[in-house]
Amino acid sequence: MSLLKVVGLGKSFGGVKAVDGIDFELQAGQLLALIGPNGAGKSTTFNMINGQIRADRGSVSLDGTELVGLPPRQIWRQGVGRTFQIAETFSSLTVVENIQMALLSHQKKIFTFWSPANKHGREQAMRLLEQVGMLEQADRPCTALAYSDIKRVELAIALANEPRLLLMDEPTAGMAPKERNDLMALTKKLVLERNMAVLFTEHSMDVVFAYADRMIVLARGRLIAQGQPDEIRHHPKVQEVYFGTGKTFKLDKTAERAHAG
Ligand SMILES: Nc1ncnc2c1ncn2[C@@H]1O[C@H](COP(=O)(O)OP(=O)(O)OP(=O)(O)O)[C@@H](O)[C@H]1O
Repeated sequence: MSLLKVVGLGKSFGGVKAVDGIDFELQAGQLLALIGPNGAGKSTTFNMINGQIRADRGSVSLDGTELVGLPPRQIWRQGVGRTFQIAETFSSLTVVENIQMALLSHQKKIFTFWSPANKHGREQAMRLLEQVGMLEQADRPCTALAYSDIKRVELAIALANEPRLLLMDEPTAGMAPKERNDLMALTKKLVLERNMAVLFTEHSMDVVFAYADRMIVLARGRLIAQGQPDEIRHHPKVQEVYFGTGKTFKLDKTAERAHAG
């Protein structure tokens, strides 16, 4: 059975059908890329899956549990995580303190009286940092980190909730090609190790073609194609929507090599 099953999902804003009855599934252990031009309905889809926006119609089920109608917090408790940028308020904390906060939240502990000196969950937090390659920077403030390292911390924060499904909005935006590949290779490794699933949006086609197991393509709220990257790359409807006729997707050789290696 698929981990995530989306059937007939739709949402309109006024007269605009932002998402117009889409169907797709995602298996555990896989990365599914959601692509489409601006305004295609990607954010609305994400927001319906994690409950920030209530769907007008259709169903989203996670391992058989219906999510439509549940409040975001409950959907999160069901194991649907999302990577968010580290909030300003937490950027002065150290790397490991940020993870400790996330673990407290997952364990439903109240952190009103939590202080940075608190040792709660430090060992568990360190294990998560090891998994994302940030152990050596555990005691640095987040403000002192390189951008690509912040992305790793954000990933560890999302993992603290032990998600079965992780939603990632443009995980590699603003990163150099090598860093992009490192982050996606890490994500892929974690997906396999934890048998979780990732649904991600991404503007970099290099990343998508190199790391997605499957892809779905939206245009004006409709799902116009789905399949493996090779099928999508040559799909006439997709090429037309993206580039008009006559152009094709080009694969960045660095990404291809990184993936192959
Ligand atoms: N809160 C809203 N109120 C009104 N219209 C909205 C709202 N949110 C989205 N829309 C409209 O729904 C459509 C889909 O928007 P959405 O943000 O989901 O697309 P997207 O694929 O994420 O775009 P982008 O790549 O630009 O972020 C667009 O036409 C958008 O203008």
